[in-house]
Amino acid sequence: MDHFQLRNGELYCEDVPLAEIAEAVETPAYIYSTATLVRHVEVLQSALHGIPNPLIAYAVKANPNAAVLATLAQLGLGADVVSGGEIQRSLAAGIPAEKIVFSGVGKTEAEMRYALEVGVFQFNLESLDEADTLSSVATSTGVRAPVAFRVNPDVAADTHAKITTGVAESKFGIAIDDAPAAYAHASALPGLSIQGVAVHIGSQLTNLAPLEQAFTKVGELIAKLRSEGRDIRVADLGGGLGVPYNPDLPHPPSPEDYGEMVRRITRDWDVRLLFEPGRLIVGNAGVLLSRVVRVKPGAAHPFVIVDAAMNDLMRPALYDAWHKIDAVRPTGEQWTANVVGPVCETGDTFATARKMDRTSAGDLVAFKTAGAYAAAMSSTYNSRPLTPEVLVDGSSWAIIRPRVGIESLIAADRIPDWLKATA
Ligand SMILES: Cc1ncc(COP(=O)(O)O)c(C=O)c1O
Ligand SMILES: N[C@@H](CCCC[NH3+])C(=O)O
Repeated sequence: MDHFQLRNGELYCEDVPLAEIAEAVETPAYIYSTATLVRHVEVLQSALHGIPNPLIAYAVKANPNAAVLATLAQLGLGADVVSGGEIQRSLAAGIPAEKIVFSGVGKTEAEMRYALEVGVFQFNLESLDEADTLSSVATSTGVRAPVAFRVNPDVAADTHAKITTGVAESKFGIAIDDAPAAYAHASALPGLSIQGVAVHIGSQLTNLAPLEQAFTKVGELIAKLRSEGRDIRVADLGGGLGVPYNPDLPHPPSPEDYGEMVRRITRDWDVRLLFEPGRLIVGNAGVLLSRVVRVKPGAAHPFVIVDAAMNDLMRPALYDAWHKIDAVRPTGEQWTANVVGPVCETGDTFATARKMDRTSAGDLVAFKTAGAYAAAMSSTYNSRPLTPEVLVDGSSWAIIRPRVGIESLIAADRIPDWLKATA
């Protein structure tokens, strides 16, 4: 069930007309649906039925908004984090430390110390150097760090190169063939307590085969590690399941199919399974609402210039990502247009030669499937304010992050005294 639907000729989020929010908050603005968040969690939980005590650690990077995190915390989700900041946000939103998994290739000593202090569930180590450093930080704090190694299974994930993480040449994890030696090394370190193994091969995966291949390799590794005396109790299968951005393309595999594959592959593993979904939970729970500033003639197609830009939603510029763009009050007339933002780069293009609802200056449009890696990746490029975020729940809505004006950014900058003197 899509909670962004046309009713009486205009687009609603749950029971709230998007135009009502645009009037009050102004555009651009991100709008999230609570009902969609809840539904996605329930769909995933039910797809994982039969798996004993799974830990679903939501990948905070996809959408770290405090209200989104609090909603997911109330549904019992944990967090997959990649920085001290994400640990702080998760705890503040009510996600207990024992449901937090700390991933990432560049954890600093300060971040390790903080994560040990709060008592996270697991550190996913990505190198021997990191294992050594974590061991000494833990020893100096008088604790043992619960760890897994993230292994790189060298599997092509069949997604955009910039979000593929499990091929041999990527920076992530340790080569799966080197894993037994890495575990032997870690087991001799006084500050570590080995508990698991982790894998994550990429994001927006639209095919289960590479995941199945990777999990099969992990299963073989678990058996080998156990035969060498390692205590493997947890297997972290990462995230990565894709969502449908373009309704005209084949849909990515359903959570049900994913769950079935996971049950089949992990049947004899005898571990606690951990999952790190990001996009699957939040992707379709959000839209970016924007207003057409003007329409300008173009050589091949008109340019629809909207008040959102690549700084607000950078996925099209960065990954050539496709987001559906719908008029909030469609007239029924379609045309082919280019949709661009006001930023001074040709890359500030959301769609080229797109067949879409015809719009004119002042009309509202919604960029669909903008709940994941959207507000999270926004910036103030071109001195544009940070876009506000709004959460809808039934017929109520609230601003969950206000527009961050450029004034506060100017105030945060400092002109050094020596420069002032010469000014
Ligand atoms: C280690 C790790 N876990 C989980 C995720 C979440 O991925 P997704 O949003 O595709 O589910 C990512 C991002 O690709 C990641 O790097
Ligand atoms: N930012 C990427 C996904 C990154 C996944 C992070 N591990 C996207 O929008 O598709």
